[in-house]
Amino acid sequence: MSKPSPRQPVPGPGLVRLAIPNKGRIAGPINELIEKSGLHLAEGGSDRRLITRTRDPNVEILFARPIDIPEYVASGVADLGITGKDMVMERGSVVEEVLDLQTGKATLVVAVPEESDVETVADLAGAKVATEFPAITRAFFDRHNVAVTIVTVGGACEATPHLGIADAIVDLSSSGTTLRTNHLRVIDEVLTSTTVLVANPASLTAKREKIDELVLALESVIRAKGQCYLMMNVHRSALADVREVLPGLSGPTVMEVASDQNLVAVHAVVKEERVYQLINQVKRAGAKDILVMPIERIIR
Ligand SMILES: Nc1ncnc2c1ncn2[C@@H]1O[C@H](COP(=O)(O)OP(=O)(O)OP(=O)(O)O)[C@@H](O)[C@H]1O
Ligand SMILES: O=P(O)(O)OC[C@H]1O[C@H](OP(=O)(O)OP(=O)(O)O)[C@H](O)[C@@H]1O
Ligand SMILES: [Mg+2]
Repeated sequence: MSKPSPRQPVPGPGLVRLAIPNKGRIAGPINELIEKSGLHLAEGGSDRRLITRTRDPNVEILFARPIDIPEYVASGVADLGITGKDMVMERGSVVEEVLDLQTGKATLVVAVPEESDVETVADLAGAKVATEFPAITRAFFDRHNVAVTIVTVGGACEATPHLGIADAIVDLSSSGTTLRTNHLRVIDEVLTSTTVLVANPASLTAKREKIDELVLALESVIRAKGQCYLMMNVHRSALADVREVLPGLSGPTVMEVASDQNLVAVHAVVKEERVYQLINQVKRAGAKDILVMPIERIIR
């Protein structure tokens, strides 16, 4: 195993260092996004790697825990970082949010045991509140002028009320499964979080061109998510009926079919969730030779 070469703490002017989660819930989807954007990580392997090159010699990837990424970006150790908005807020890091990656959606909630007589945040005055997010929790209760004792935990927060460690929790919820399984109910919402791309403010100026290239690549993958490409041949007489059925980004594209003057080719970008219904509708309207293709990226 080659020793990692000694690196300057801050990436030089010609290099953009992007910090992404090495593990945890969003690590998988972010790795997939990076691959689909065409960046492609140079070295495969386990989540023990720390820094790796990409297909672009001017972009390298730094692997880190989601909670550490905001400060890596704020300090300039990384020019860019992908983590949850909740992590950025918990650290209070001075970074610029460049892109919402529309994944990793979760709500930070205040929850109490189902049998608790607590109904509102004000009812928690003098209570103990367990959380992985002490800074956000403190600010929330201060905004409500409610004095609580915050108990900071590293995870698995839902067990604390049943262990007598806390009266309430402030924790992330997305499907709500963990709360229900642990017989907890939500009494208020603190914030909603999604996974975001954040930038070091100085890097955003000094490396604008390279960062814009990266944002364009990531954005094109996000825009293509849930979309697919429909192609079909239609008799001219049926074209009006088929066009009525097809939405498309800016209306379907209609082209001549060289081998048959009576036919036209109709192409459209459609939502994957509509394909089943659309195919039956265009078929009834007279389309044939219908093809459905995945879309990797859409660049406007
Ligand atoms: N249940 C969830 N649903 C959606 N997104 C979530 C959920 N839990 C965490 N996240 C998001 O994933 C990001 C990283 O959280 P995650 O819990 O994966 O990291 P971690 O807590 O450091 O790792 P681990 O959970 O293994 O301790 C957070 O910024 C958060 O916004
Ligand atoms: O609403 P749900 O879909 O059930 O998800 C909520 C759970 O997800 C997070 O846990 P995570 O998996 O990150 O483990 P952790 O608590 O150890 O961070 C969060 O802390 C909740 O426990
Ligand atoms: Mg977690």
